[in-house]
Amino acid sequence: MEKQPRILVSQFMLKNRVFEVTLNRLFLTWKELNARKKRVSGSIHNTFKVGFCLAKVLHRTRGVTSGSHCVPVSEIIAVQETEVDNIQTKDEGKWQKMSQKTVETYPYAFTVFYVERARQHRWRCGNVTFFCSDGLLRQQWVQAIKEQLSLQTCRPKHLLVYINPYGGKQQGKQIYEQKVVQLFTLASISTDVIVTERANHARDHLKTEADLKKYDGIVCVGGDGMFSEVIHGLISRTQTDSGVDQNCAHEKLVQCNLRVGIIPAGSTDCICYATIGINDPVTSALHIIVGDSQALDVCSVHHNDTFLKYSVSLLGYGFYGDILADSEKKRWMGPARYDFSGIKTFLSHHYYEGTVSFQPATDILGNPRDKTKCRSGCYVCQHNGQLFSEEIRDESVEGGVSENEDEREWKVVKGKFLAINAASMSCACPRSPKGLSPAAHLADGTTDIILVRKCSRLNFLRHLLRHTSKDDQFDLTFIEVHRVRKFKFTPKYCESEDTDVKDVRKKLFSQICRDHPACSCTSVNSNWNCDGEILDHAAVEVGVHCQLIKLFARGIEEKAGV
Ligand SMILES: CCCCCCCCCCCCC/C=C/[C@@H](O)[C@H](COP(=O)(O)O)NC(=O)CCCCC
Ligand SMILES: Nc1ncnc2c1ncn2[C@@H]1O[C@H](COP(=O)(O)OP(=O)(O)O)[C@@H](O)[C@H]1O
Ligand SMILES: [Ca+2]
Repeated sequence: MEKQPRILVSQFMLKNRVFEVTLNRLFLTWKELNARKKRVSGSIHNTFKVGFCLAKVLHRTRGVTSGSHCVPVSEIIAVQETEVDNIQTKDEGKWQKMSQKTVETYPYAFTVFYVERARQHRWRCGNVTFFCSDGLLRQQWVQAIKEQLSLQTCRPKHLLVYINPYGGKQQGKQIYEQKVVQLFTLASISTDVIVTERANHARDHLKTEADLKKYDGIVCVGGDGMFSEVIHGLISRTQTDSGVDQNCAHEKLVQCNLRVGIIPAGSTDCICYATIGINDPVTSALHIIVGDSQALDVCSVHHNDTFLKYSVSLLGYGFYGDILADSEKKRWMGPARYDFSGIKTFLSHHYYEGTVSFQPATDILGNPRDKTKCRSGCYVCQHNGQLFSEEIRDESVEGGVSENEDEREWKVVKGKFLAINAASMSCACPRSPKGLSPAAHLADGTTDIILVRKCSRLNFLRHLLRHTSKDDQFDLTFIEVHRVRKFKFTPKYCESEDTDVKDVRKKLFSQICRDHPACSCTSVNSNWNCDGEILDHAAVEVGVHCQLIKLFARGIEEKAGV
């Protein structure tokens, strides 16, 4: 028989004062009662009212003081019975021991752990302990809250965790052990943990070995490079299991069911920052625990019908490719390597010649110059995602690429570029909280191509500085930005079959010196920076796969909290 839904209303002691505590399917609330009503009792109501915010109602009720709290059940982390002896409670910032009399009168207690919002999108694990005189009442409450938690079916119970011990400041293991383990234990999440022993360990394990049916999600502790490894393993595994050939650039990829969580411990942490609003391990762990889900677009990158890589954040040629290539030699510097190589690359001021062709995404909501930012529950992502899946359905009826797609106009831009960036999300990070493309969307099926044409150092600096201020970094004559679903890049100095970038360098050395007489230039082509990994080819074909993967995140929340 189905359990009767109900509201639980009881009075409990909290910080030596009496509170009325209410639990329904949506909220746990507690409000301080005034002196007249101080009598601790309990009652269970068999009625159930859905969808109203108790916090608002409580403020209008007689006998309520300002001390009123409301926590959504979806943000309760755990409930535990608490030993009353020696317990200390925090009141107005001071720790207070319960008086002996109170302990004797109210010997039963339970503690509820829940998500508390702090500054700048940070989440913390808050807790509240309620005291009462009746052991049965406590038991009823603990059971009722546990029952409500068991109804939160989106929450993971068993996770596969990969830790990169060498990412960022090499703190991955410590961060996981000191900040995450106790939260997962509190939330009754069990884990299988693998500390990686080499680059691509996690990718290969996911691709071929891991028994994915055992898990409700994957967690990676590291930076964007580590996340990239994990999604490569997961996407490849999903395609192999479904018989999809990743080498075919036009093949529709199969969506991955397992969500991935990122505990930030890297150098840039852009994916974490742009999907949660902060790179903070505790905040990320809490988003995993409450079972958040955020779909993410993935770009596939091909060279001559051979699959190279996937990208979810930045695909950058020129400036960001050169920074990455230089910084790889300075890994020992930790995250500071990017600042060092950034300055060096800026001063070298290389430009690269080539042709960018793209199909502008014209039938969608939003454009890269609008002021709409992608936020939790984004309407643009929902709308465009829907549009995309309808188009895919049409294609399957026709049995191939839809006519619409073929008919779409290709635009061609030829020139000398300091940078060619494709941002599939804002790429917000601590260095640039608004990111490379502030209006880009996490899950709209598009990427924003930013073309920075050859310009003076001063103008390029103006463009870069605007990433850190309110000024529009695209409002400059040498910048173009386009929202696209597909694009191609062909370097002027073409790579022939089986030739990699290094060979091209050698072959064209004389050309290089003519083009850059004043510098110690060594390369005619740049490298693509693909989420922090260097690609082997300069000529690429890129397509966006709408909402291919899911993260344990919810997008950046509109209000940053207190
Ligand atoms: C004079 C002030 C200039 C400020 C300009 C700041 C613009 C910064 C935008 C950075 C976008 C970063 C996009 C994400 C890239 C990562 O995938 C990649 C690898 O990260 P990780 O694995 O954590 O190491 N990071 C980079 O490529 C570093 C870019 C550094 C830019 C200075
Ligand atoms: N055990 C390991 N030893 C060396 N490299 C590793 C190991 N595990 C993962 N990696 C690689 O380290 C690179 C950087 O990792 P990441 O966690 O993104 O740190 P960072 O943000 O500092 O670049 C990734 O490309 C990943 O493949
Ligand atoms: Ca996107």
